[in-house]
Amino acid sequence: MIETKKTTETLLKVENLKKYFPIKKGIAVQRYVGDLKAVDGVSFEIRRGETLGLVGESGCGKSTIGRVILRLLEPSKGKVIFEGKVLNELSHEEMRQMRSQMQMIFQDSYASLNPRMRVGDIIAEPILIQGVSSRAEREKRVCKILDVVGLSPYHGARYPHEFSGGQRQRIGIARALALNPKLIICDEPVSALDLSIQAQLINLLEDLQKEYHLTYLFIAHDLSVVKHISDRVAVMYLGKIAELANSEELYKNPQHPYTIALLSAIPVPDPTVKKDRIILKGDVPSPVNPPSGCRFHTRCPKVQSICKEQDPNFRDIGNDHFVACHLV
Ligand SMILES: Nc1ncnc2c1ncn2[C@@H]1O[C@H](COP(=O)(O)OP(=O)(O)OP(=O)(O)O)[C@@H](O)[C@H]1O
Repeated sequence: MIETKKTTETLLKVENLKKYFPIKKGIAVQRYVGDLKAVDGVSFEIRRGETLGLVGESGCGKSTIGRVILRLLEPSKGKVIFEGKVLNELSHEEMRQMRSQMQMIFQDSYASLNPRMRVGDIIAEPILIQGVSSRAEREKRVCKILDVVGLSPYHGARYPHEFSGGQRQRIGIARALALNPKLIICDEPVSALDLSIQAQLINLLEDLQKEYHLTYLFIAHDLSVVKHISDRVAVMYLGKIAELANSEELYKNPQHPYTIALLSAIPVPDPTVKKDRIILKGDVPSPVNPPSGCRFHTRCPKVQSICKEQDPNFRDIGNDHFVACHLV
């Protein structure tokens, strides 16, 4: 097995990305009444060979970022740059070729696997689209990929409903791997699984990363899931990134009150260690009318008057650590 070199070279860059969904009302005639600001000015980079964890509560815009990166959705503003190419400027054909280098694994792999196709054909489909016309060659590649993800060649003849949740995720990973991608967007790939199966899949993703020089954007709800796998972690709140840092730095030295609250919710295995959980007041506000100033101010335990008025800059506080908070 070849060790992946985590480099400082940028593979993917997202610049001031915004994705607004127009809201329309009316039965006969639909009228535009405003925008749902799902992603509202997000910038980050993913370095070749690393795993960037993207964490935040449900609805904060994580999956939308993943879909905009793959151009399954067009951004309202901003750029996605992959290996120096601005994806939003590529033609349909150029984007089709580029897509083989960027794949996605979903939380609900069952919904993304065609129930009427055999697993071998599901994995062979992208290989065929890529232009491998020899059936024997495709079968050889399918067997190899099944083996790589911990399944057996005979699994190729079965249908998705014959597999457990964890095995279906392996099929989803196999299909993503079929095109030799450089970047895989893992959209909550383990959230629906038991803890022991989660650990197995995370270990598999790590092994595959080393073997195939993969780069991951790993999306998850909570910080405990991404802790083990991520080199760096970005914490999102209501369409924006609140904090981004190396994993170790973020877990040991969190700066944003939102990150601190999320970390306080992670249970500690040692019963002698007392940890006070910070319960955030209220619900996440609507992304249709986000709060003025810092979006987190309505729930922040440390709120000051400036927080209600000014949107904090996302700034570098040193040591590759970025925070959007007036109080840091
Ligand atoms: N196609 C769409 N049309 C309208 N609104 C959308 C669409 N897709 C997502 N949204 C809205 O955008 C916001 C962000 O959704 P998104 O799925 O990106 O969040 P998320 O952080 O991935 O949440 P979850 O963890 O629950 O998947 C939500 O308010 C969601 O309802």
